[in-house]
Amino acid sequence: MAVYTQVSAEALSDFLGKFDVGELASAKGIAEGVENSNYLVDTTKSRFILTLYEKRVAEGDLPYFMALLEHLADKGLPVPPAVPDRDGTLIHQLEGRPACLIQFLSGVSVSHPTAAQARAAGEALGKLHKAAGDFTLDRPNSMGFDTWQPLFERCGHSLNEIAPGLYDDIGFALDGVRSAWPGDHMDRCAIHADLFPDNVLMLGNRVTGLIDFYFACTDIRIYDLAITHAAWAFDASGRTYDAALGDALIEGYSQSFPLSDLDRAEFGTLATGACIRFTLSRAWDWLNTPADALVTRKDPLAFWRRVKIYDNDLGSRLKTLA
Ligand SMILES: Nc1ncnc2c1ncn2[C@@H]1O[C@H](COP(=O)(O)OP(=O)(O)O)[C@@H](O)[C@H]1O
Ligand SMILES: N[C@@H](CCOP(=O)(O)O)C(=O)O
Repeated sequence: MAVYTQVSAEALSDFLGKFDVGELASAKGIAEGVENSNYLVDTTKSRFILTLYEKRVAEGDLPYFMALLEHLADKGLPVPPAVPDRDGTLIHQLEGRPACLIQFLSGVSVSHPTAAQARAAGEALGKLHKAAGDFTLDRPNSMGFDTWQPLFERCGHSLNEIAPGLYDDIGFALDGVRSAWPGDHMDRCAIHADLFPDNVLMLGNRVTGLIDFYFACTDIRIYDLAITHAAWAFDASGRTYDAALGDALIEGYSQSFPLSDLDRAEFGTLATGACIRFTLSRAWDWLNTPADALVTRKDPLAFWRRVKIYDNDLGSRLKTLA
């Protein structure tokens, strides 16, 4: 469930009055998502998503996200820009929270993607990176490589409550990834950084929406492909890798943005890093969210298990993956 902040009909009507979007017809809270409060809003003219930004999205980052969405939408990418009010303002306050009225995109996110859908997602990601090439704003990755060690230390030995030995194993894997992590020689640009299947809207095999840009940042371009690969090409438990899906995703990406030898050589390290990043963020949430909270905690081990596929040598040295 993701409606943390309730919006009254009166407050919503007043809010919509600032825009040239017609009158409020209906509004429903959207259950999917974990970060923000989202409503599906119908007016007498059109359909929108109303997002109220909760604690995890820093208000100061919103201008970056909105500028990136506008930049990509202007280049024809299927992303949802914020709708300006009559004064041109994109970022508002509603019920005490920063809020944006966002263009609604049709499509559904697929729970069990096919290879054709993975190919389309890869192709869309490549186009996103091409279009981001001349985007000039910067945002450091708030979940980037240099944040993993501090997050690991904040989780501390409680990691062993998730799986006995996990603290030592993640520490070991982090040391390995740190010494292998590619430096400044790799291409960097604005990346999505969270392009999981639930953030891609599709109709059949066609991508109709790339959404949820609230981790977008400047980072290594192929790291974004590695995140997307790790998110799309495994079963939910992270135990089974589907090579057809993984290959299709990379083929689709290469059609939009060919991979260099360097990209291919560094892919394994970047993907192992992606697994550690999501293991750690999920572990932190797991350890700090009550089991009976309304938000469903995501399994950290599902990402940890993926490490074996990207670095078999490392995987074979980890007790928790034996
Ligand atoms: N622009 C959009 N068009 C259509 N549906 C959207 C749009 N933005 C969000 N949604 C719907 O809202 C859900 C939650 O949005 P998301 O941005 O993923 O939330 P969160 O940031 O809280 O994870 C999505 O799964 C999707 O169903
Ligand atoms: N994709 C991340 C969690 C971020 O959630 P989202 O709903 O904002 O995509 C994960 O699966 O750990």
